[in-house]
Amino acid sequence: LGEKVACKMRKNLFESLLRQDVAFHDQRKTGELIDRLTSDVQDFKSSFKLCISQGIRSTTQTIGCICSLYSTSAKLTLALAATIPIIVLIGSFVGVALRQLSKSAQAHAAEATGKANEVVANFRTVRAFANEPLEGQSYEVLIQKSCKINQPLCQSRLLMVNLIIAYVLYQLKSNSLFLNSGQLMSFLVSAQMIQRSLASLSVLSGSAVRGITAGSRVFEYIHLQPSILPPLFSIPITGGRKIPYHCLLGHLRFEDVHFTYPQRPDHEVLKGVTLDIKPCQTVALCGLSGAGKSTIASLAERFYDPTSGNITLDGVDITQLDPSWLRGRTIGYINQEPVLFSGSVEDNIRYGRPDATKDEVVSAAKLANADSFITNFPSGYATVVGERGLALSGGQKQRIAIARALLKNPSILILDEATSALDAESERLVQEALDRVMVDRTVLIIAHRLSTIKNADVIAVMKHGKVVEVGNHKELKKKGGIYSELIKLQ
Ligand SMILES: Nc1ncnc2c1ncn2[C@@H]1O[C@H](COP(=O)(O)OP(=O)(O)OP(=O)(O)O)[C@@H](O)[C@H]1O
Repeated sequence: LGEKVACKMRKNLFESLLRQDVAFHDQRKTGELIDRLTSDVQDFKSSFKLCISQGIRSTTQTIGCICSLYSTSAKLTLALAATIPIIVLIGSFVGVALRQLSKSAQAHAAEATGKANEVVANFRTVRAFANEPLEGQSYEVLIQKSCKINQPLCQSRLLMVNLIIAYVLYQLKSNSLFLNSGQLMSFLVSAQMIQRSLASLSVLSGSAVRGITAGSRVFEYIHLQPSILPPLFSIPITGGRKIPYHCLLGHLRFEDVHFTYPQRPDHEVLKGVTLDIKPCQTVALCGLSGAGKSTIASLAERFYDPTSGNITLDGVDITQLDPSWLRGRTIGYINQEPVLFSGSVEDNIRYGRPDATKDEVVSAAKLANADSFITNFPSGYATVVGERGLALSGGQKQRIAIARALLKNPSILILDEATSALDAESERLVQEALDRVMVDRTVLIIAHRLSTIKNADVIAVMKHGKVVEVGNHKELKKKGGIYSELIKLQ
């Protein structure tokens, strides 16, 4: 039962995490979420199993021995029983305090796991800055905090056990005069049995406290509905209209869009952006760092909803559209640091459309300039990509990501600085692939390097959350505004 419960909890929690909004994941550390999925479920399971198995044994033993005590000496047993409510009362007060302590210890342990996760995941950066001692120290500070809280927790559990032993011994000692030696022996054995059972129950209560707190941390997220956030930020994963493929033009329009990230409510990132991206047009966004370019891409993908204003696709507000259709079928998103999953190259490309055939995977790879290097690997498409794609070069990863995005044949392509992290040769190969796939699609390019967007149909220049200049390369250059200044700078 314990295993089944844990399995179900893990499944439900994982599904709930996948259901949450992007804003929810922005606000929490990966390690903390993984901690709930692993050690909290494990704690809950262990204590659940222990409470059931040992709990049943100790309870039946206690009940049996109480009957035995009663048959030996009813008087003495009643005297013993009279003091029990006091113990229960004290126990429940102590229990509340223990639960609070345990909760705070677990929160600190989760924080430490979050830290460890961050450091291990970004090990190269830590090594590159020679910050191993620093990270070691800050991890130690966090685990010390949890250790300091856990110590009194264990001590108080021990104290409870000792109190119970003392109580039983005291009762026996003060009442022994009423019994003959045989009865006393029998009473002692039964009482000792009760004492042991009660002691194990009190140890069990510590474990139950841990289990309940761990369980409450898990259930907190299982029952968390995206709708508990302000309605503005809760975005369902599925459900809504779909535009039939043959009617879809790919006309994306932003109308007076204002946006503030939920976790930074005092900082308005977009301040009335209006942008028209006509079907099959290539529109480039450029501007200073932090102007809000990537935020526009996130809004088009509907990772967040605008605070005010509308985003429409072929005239339909995207809040009316099925988000999974929008992300899964209509928009292909390629960013600067594509994430690949562990598995084969083929699995990674097929991630774009799990029902694609091998031929479709290969043609997407060909279109993305990836087929030649993949077939050069000894295992070809079955080559296993290391965790986070570390076994591949930046340019190779990028081309696999392009193939993955192309597999769904998206009508709209968003390229968020797709070539900016590459060297000249890789950039040429990736750019060649992109030029090929941009044909007959609506494309939104976000670029730092202006040389990559010279040929765009429309260039929109952003500054402090607003579109301040719109035109093509020639027009903007002639205008002598921010764009021409940026060109001079580069
Ligand atoms: N997830 C987030 N939560 C809170 N604030 C964010 C988040 N992402 C971006 N921001 C803030 O929003 C603003 C715009 O960021 P954005 O990434 O859209 O700019 P950008 O123009 O794409 O910059 P860059 O060219 O450097 O990538 C910045 O001030 C940034 O700090």
